[in-house]
Amino acid sequence: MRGLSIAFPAQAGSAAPFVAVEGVNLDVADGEFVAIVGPTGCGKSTLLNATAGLLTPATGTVSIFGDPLAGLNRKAGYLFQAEALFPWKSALENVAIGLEVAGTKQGEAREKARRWLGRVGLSAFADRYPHMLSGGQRKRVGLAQVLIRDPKILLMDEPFGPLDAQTRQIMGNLLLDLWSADRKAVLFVTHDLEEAIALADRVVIMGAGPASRIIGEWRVSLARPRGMDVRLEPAFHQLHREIWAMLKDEVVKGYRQSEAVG
Ligand SMILES: Nc1ncnc2c1ncn2[C@@H]1O[C@H](COP(=O)(O)OP(=O)(O)OP(=O)(O)O)[C@@H](O)[C@H]1O
Repeated sequence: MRGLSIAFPAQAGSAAPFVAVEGVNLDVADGEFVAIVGPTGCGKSTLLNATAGLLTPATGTVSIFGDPLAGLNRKAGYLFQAEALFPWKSALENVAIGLEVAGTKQGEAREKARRWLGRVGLSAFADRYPHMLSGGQRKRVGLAQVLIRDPKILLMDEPFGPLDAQTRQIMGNLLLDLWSADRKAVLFVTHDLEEAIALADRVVIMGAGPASRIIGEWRVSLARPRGMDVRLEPAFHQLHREIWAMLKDEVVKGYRQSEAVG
């Protein structure tokens, strides 16, 4: 992203467009895992949506492997907080559907989907419908549904947000296992600084909006593979303290902003 600004049309009571993010520069290397953290409403999802090609920049550019992005980003797979499973399809059918729509024969797509369900630990649940799975299991199906298409870039927006704290950690570790087997560039949006440090190579902090920008970034040099106990390491706590010293003021500003508008 180079000089990226995103504005939304003026709302009632305001003459000017609302500038959500302004002048954002961010490079993500091939195979790098970058987490974006910032206060509520600062524009994290907006940045991700611009990278997905769902929003057009007011100024600046998004380039994907060197080519300016025009239209939808077809190299990216997107995992949202909200679930995108079809309720009337089984876990297996949900994982296979993306390939089938793209033209893969049903038998081959389902064979691949079976392998992916195995990789996310759900071999025994292939025939279950989403309502017969736990929240964590549905997230696993969602991960397999995105990864089976082998996107070069993964865009993740609070993907484990609705899960309980322990399941979030387990899902984070599953994601790291899958990612380390086949490194993709990851942009992972979260408001949870611990989650960001535990997962990422680099943590990028956004300031409170409007016209939010990147105000800091830290390289996470904790060794990989990282297990659940990485959060207990002194180096983890040291980094958390450093980043939080900057983030906490922005979090307070962010809440004030959201109250002022709401
Ligand atoms: N379609 C839209 N029209 C107008 N304003 C919008 C639109 N989408 C987002 N915004 C505003 O842009 C700002 C950034 O929103 P965004 O959802 O990107 O923030 P966020 O950092 O992802 O927030 P959260 O952590 O609460 O999910 C907010 O002030 C939001 O109200």
